[in-house]
Amino acid sequence: MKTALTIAGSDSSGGAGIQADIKTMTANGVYAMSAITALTAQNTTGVTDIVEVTPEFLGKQLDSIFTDIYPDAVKIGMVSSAGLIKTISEKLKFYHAKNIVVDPVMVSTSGSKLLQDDAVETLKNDIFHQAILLTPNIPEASVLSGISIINEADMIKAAKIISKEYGCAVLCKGGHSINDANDLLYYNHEYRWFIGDRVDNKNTHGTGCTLSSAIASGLAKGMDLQGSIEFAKEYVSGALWAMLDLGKGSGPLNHVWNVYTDAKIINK
Ligand SMILES: Nc1ncnc2c1ncn2[C@@H]1O[C@H](COP(=O)(O)OP(=O)(O)OP(=O)(O)O)[C@@H](O)[C@H]1O
Ligand SMILES: Cc1ncc(COP(=O)(O)O)c(N)n1
Repeated sequence: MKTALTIAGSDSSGGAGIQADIKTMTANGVYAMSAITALTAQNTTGVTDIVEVTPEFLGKQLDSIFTDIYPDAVKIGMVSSAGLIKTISEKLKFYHAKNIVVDPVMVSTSGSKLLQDDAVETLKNDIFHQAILLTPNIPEASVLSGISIINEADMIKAAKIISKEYGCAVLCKGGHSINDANDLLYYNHEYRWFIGDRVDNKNTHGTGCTLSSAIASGLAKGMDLQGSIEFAKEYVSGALWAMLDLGKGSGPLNHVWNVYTDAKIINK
């Protein structure tokens, strides 16, 4: 069985973060492991508190994982402070981690800040150059590129700036667009659109976490980058089409839509 590791924050409501990642990897046949950066007290309406682990404890989790069950791919999600980012950077280098997908989580759908301002530079300098792929959403791509993004041409421009700066592929996700859900991949002076029909579903908590961990699952199974993105996009679309409706706010996706027949409530 292929293996994948998520380094991210815990979402007590189970829709995003570590929980979304483990569900996604498991539903796609990959053995999932986790190194938890922080606990969030969170539900579909918002985040009420965050408790970080210490960099030392995060380092011990990573040592335990890499010295025993080596991950075929690594997904990095919420890492809120510079000390934790530095620990991840050192450990990933030390263990020669491969297939690293970074979702530069900055703000939750519900509006809470999940990355401290002074940690953005550390994330850029210490992590991005180790990644095979960065998956910013439109607001994150705007912060990372320094340009405002209002149309598809801007998405290409921003992804190109980020890709050139950090020498890795960049997938600018279009979930924050209004009319469609088209994601833009830029790498090696080339770009490609991954076209997605917009699903009319208000429950989109954890779409970004789910997409990046599905991409990591694809890479772990030996798919190439573009094949992994195609597969991940189909998986997220299916999980939105399944129309799970839980909680009072923006609810979670149905991560097992592709596994259980009785979970396939597809309204397509
Ligand atoms: N309503 C939708 N219909 C279809 N696809 C969607 C929809 N919303 C988001 N997506 C897709 O989900 C993936 C995540 O995109 P999005 O831009 O929402 O990321 P994000 O903002 O990081 O997510 P998160 O809500 O977890 O923070 C992308 O592939 C995007 O195209
Ligand atoms: C622990 C954790 N990680 C990531 C997100 C982002 O997901 P979303 O933007 O859907 O709230 C989150 N809310 N919580």
